[in-house]
Amino acid sequence: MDFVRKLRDRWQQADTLLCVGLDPDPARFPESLGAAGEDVADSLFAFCRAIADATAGYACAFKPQIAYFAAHNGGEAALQRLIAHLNGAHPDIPVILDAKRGDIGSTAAQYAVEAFDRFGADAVTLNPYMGRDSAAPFLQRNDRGCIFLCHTSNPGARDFQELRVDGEPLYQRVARTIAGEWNGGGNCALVVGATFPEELKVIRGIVGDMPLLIPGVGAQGGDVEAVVRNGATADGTGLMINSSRGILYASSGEGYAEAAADAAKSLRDGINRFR
Ligand SMILES: O=c1ccn([C@@H]2O[C@H](COP(=O)(O)O)[C@@H](O)[C@H]2O)c(=O)[nH]1
Repeated sequence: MDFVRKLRDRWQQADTLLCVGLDPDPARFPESLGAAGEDVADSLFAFCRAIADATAGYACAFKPQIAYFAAHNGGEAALQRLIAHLNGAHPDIPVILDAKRGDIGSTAAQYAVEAFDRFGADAVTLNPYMGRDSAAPFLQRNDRGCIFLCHTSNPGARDFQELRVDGEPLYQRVARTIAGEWNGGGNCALVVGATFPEELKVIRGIVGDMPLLIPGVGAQGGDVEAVVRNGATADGTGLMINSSRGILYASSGEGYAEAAADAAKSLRDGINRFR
């Protein structure tokens, strides 16, 4: 099933807009998993599997961030193993590979194979800065999602993304171009930081019911109520509200998976309160 269909089904069936971010940092693992060393790849897999299995009931998507795997020897194999587990154990929950790819077309074609065929992700995050030809190898995979950076969550988002281009801020031009010209396959989505709720409102007005991936609640300080009020579609969906550290490290003790489940449930309920 294609990414957007799978996501819409999950929103409806599980009644959740929460995306569980999988950013495993061995320095923050409980002692039983080992902090680092020879078995780090096994620890990455075991930690993320436990978190994902515990939080699945509250998740509309999982989002492993590739940097947290690729930083370690054997980490990419652990990521491949993790996504295979997610696809097998939780087939109704889309997996977003957060890799922020973008390059000339021939290289982008390899990145598309990496994300969709090697790793088996349903969707991948992409940087649109290099333009349409850099996105084409991803866009033509109609069954997979292309989630483009639009207005990111970090303070430096303002440096370029709010510069005016022909009278409108660049992030609005990005939203308008992707919604109007790149989304012929119906497989596009955008990244919009929870830390910029007013900009989120403007973007929602431009893109209609396009799915939006919203990082930045919890550790980065984004406000859940403002996100839901400004970003949800008329039917109360349209958002994948990501939390990574706030769920992964809810506890550093042996009960970390149960603590993660409690944190996920609490955030899912907090989101639903405003829908
Ligand atoms: O604008 C962006 C785009 C991506 N991210 C990623 O989301 C998570 C956020 O983690 P938290 O621990 O919930 O803050 C992380 O993987 C980032 O790389 C983002 O934060 N902002």
